Amino acid sequence: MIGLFTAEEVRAAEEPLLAATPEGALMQRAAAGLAAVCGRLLGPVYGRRVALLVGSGNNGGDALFAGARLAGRGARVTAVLLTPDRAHGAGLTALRRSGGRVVPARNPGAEAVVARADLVLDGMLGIGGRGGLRQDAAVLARAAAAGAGITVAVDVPSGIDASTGEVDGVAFPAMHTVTFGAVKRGLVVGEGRGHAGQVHLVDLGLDPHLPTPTAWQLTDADVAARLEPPSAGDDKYSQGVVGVLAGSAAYPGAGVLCAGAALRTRPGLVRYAGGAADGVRAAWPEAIVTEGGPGGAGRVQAWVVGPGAGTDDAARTVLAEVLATDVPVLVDADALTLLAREPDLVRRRSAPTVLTPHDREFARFGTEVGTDRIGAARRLAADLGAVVLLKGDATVVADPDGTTFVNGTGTADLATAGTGDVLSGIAGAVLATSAATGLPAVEAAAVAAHLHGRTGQLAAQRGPLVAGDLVRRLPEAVGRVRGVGPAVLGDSPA
Ligand SMILES: NC(=O)C1=CN([C@@H]2O[C@H](COP(=O)(O)OP(=O)(O)OC[C@H]3O[C@@H](n4cnc5c(N)ncnc54)[C@H](O)[C@@H]3O)[C@@H](O)[C@H]2O)[C@@H](O)CC1
Ligand SMILES: Nc1ncnc2c1ncn2[C@@H]1O[C@H](COP(=O)(O)OP(=O)(O)O)[C@@H](O)[C@H]1O
Ligand SMILES: [K+]
Repeated sequence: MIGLFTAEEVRAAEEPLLAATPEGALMQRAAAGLAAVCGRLLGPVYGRRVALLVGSGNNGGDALFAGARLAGRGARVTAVLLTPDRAHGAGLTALRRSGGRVVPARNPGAEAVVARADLVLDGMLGIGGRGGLRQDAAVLARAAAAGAGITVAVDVPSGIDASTGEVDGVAFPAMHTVTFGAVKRGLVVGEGRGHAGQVHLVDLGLDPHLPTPTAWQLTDADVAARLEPPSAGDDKYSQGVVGVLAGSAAYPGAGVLCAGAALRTRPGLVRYAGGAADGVRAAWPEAIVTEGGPGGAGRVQAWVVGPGAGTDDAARTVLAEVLATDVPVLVDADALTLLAREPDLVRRRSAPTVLTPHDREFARFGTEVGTDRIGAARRLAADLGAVVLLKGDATVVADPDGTTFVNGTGTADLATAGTGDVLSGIAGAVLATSAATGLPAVEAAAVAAHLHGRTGQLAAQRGPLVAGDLVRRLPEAVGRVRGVGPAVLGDSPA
């Protein structure tokens, strides 16, 4: 698991490390790692044009020292200084000694330096940045975006909040971010995620000083370890039976997608009860289908309730009935709308509950998501005593105890109707196994989000996707995450 940290946590960890290392040594480590990544991105370094955007703090110092290293390898490096009288002195000296040039940002030619560069290194603001970019910095960020060069952020893209990912106005659009010591949360969540590009972590020796993370990102290997394949002793019941309460005469597709996703994730046994019984029977002969409510469906180890299920009295009765049981329940879509009217239904539960709202469904519980998505998910989770999986570009999964996962997989191609129903089916299947495996509900939900995102990436390789494509590609995604078949997702599927 990759730990995710706030700027404050990183600052506090840096203090003892700075005290224990010779002056300037950490910045040299950072700059060496930064220059190495830039060198790899450039290919041949000799003769290439590099523009450094340099602010007044240590972030600018990192850029200047890295620029000096690239100039030493023959790159044509120009530093654009936002505040020439406050730029890092030793860094400036090093750059000049290596043959680098310096221009103030207010010089008329500064924007052209950025526009012509093969690589633009953003050292304007690091974790010391506060609020949005000022005008002069915003102009340079826009010039970098408009230019053809590779954009690389030093530690964090300038203009993003390193802890929340909030962007107030303009921020540097990085294709790559070389971050130091620890992954800052703002690189993987909120608008920051979209500005950070690919994140490269440079080890500064900070780990012993960092606190135990409260926010994490799962890797494929972490997910594989939580998705054990069946073994010789298993039967169709032993890893958990999923009950799907989704779909209606008006929206049969939600039931078909949800039940299909549950089956395709872990095909032990799926029970279906609801208004789309005929459709589910036709699509999934493997499912055990009943027309009535959950009471007549038989025993399950987790329920999924809500997708396409409607918000009438009958749907409310079904929701109340499953929430009154002592098995894990995943509440999605229409059932979230109902639950927002009666949140006490979930507060009283003894077994885990997972809620999977998108932003509009989240707002029905009383407050908007806002710009701090981790904070928002944690607040609702603590309030309701339920795991909250807040969907989006970077899905956030928060436990009532504050443990949080930020999903690292997925693609904007998932922004299509029905993909949420698929996520619910996947999560229901993983949740049902948790009784046997002891997997905490928050991890089950995070595993589901990861797998859903990977499946989306896989399906999107062939062009625009619809939700049914996800169901079809799920077994392959599970196989790949477990390391069966090509290990690299970028490979074209066999
Ligand atoms: N502390 C350490 O141990 C290390 C820090 N490193 C670098 O140091 C960075 C943090 O450095 P600093 O604390 O000097 O802070 P920054 O370089 O992030 O920026 C702080 C400076 O920017 C100004 N500023 C803040 N918000 C602004 C805004 N919106 N517009 C314009 N100016 C603004 C502040 O007045 C201050 O002068 C890290 O992100 C990393 O890049 C690395 O060198 C590795 C070692
Ligand atoms: N821009 C995006 N980038 C990545 N994932 C997205 C994006 N938009 C939506 N998603 C994902 O697609 C799914 C959509 O779910 P939802 O809004 O409930 O759709 P539906 O109700 O139609 O099934 C969620 O898993 C969400 O995280
Ligand atoms: K930066």
